[in-house]
Amino acid sequence: MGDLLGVAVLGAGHMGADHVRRLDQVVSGARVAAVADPDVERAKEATAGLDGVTVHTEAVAALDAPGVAAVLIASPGPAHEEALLAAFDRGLPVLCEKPMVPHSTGALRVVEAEARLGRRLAQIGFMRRYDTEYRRLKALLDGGALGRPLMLHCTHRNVSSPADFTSAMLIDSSVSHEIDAARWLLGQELTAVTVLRPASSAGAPEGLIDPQFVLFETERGALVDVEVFVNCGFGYQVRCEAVCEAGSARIGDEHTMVVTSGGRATEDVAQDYLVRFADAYDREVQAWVDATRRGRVTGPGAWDGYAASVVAEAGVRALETGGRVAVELAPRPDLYAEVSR
Ligand SMILES: NC(=O)c1ccc[n+]([C@@H]2O[C@H](COP(=O)([O-])OP(=O)(O)OC[C@H]3O[C@@H](n4cnc5c(N)ncnc54)[C@H](O)[C@@H]3O)[C@@H](O)[C@H]2O)c1
Ligand SMILES: O[C@H]1[C@H](O)[C@@H](O)[C@H](O)[C@@H](O)[C@H]1O
Repeated sequence: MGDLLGVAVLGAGHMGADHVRRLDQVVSGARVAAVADPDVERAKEATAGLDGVTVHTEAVAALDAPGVAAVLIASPGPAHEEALLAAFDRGLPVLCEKPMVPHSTGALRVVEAEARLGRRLAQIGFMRRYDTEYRRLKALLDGGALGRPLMLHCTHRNVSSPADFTSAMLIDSSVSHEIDAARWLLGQELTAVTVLRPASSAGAPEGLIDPQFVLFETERGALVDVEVFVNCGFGYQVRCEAVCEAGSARIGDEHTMVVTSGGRATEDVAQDYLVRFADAYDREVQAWVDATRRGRVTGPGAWDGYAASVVAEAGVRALETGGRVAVELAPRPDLYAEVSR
């Protein structure tokens, strides 16, 4: 056990429990050293059968537990800032689920704290950067064969949303993935947001504005549109089509077995992110463990988490006001001069 990276997992809900399983059974070079959740039963359930793990109700106690050398934050977004700052205080490398911090002022405090340390410690859980299809699209766009990208058309559908999901969370939780993916795929910052509201679905909980149509402008004149629909009822569907000057490329069409019988062709549609992005999560956490063991931080970082929070906040204001809202980023600290694109 000694040379394995001991990880404290904060939050043992859907994602946290899945990351505990991944660290224990899928990823090499790491072990779960501690798990914290105020709901202690969840922490116990997630760690059942694991050796050498301590269970805590306080996140900070898990950071100080024996054998902890790194932290995976999978608590709800509003708890992330405190956990990130506590990890920084202890010099612990962190993989933090998205959104890094849902509010831009808190996200900036995280960036500033890391900049004061003078070295990167945080990777943010934008796992689409590790998805095979997204990586192929990125390589194609970077290779230049299709020419300059003009537009991204994105679809983000969930079967249903958690009970506490708000209209703002369609943007700052769900669309945060498209915000990061667009910045990464295009290598450009997003500069303005407009949000349109189609009639809400009868399948959406009372009062939830669902679906929404979000339109981003970029610094070099591209447009990114996102249909986000988190109670569609019929499948977990994430698609992206890049339209460029010399061609287009589309990812995210269903790619499972197609069965043709009785004059009909049918295929299964993933029902949630744990299925659609299973490989991406595995590669993301393995890359984090490998880099951490080499004393490095790779992948999307705190600046990317901050930029996503600022853009999402502008999006929420656009949703509330019905207008076009400009994105204003703080000056980028030198630590992030090399953009992780
Ligand atoms: N990358 C992805 O595709 C993806 C998918 C789902 C969720 N997420 C993110 O993962 C995070 C967790 O989401 P979830 O769906 O697992 O939520 P969840 O509600 O299923 O689980 C959250 C857990 O955190 C616990 N918790 C609450 N406050 C805590 C604290 N201060 N410290 C430690 N634990 C605390 C809760 O008791 C709960 O068990 C969120 O940031 C969410 O946006 C990411
Ligand atoms: O927290 C989840 C997660 O980020 C999923 O990847 C996304 O599809 C959902 O919309 C969101 O609620």
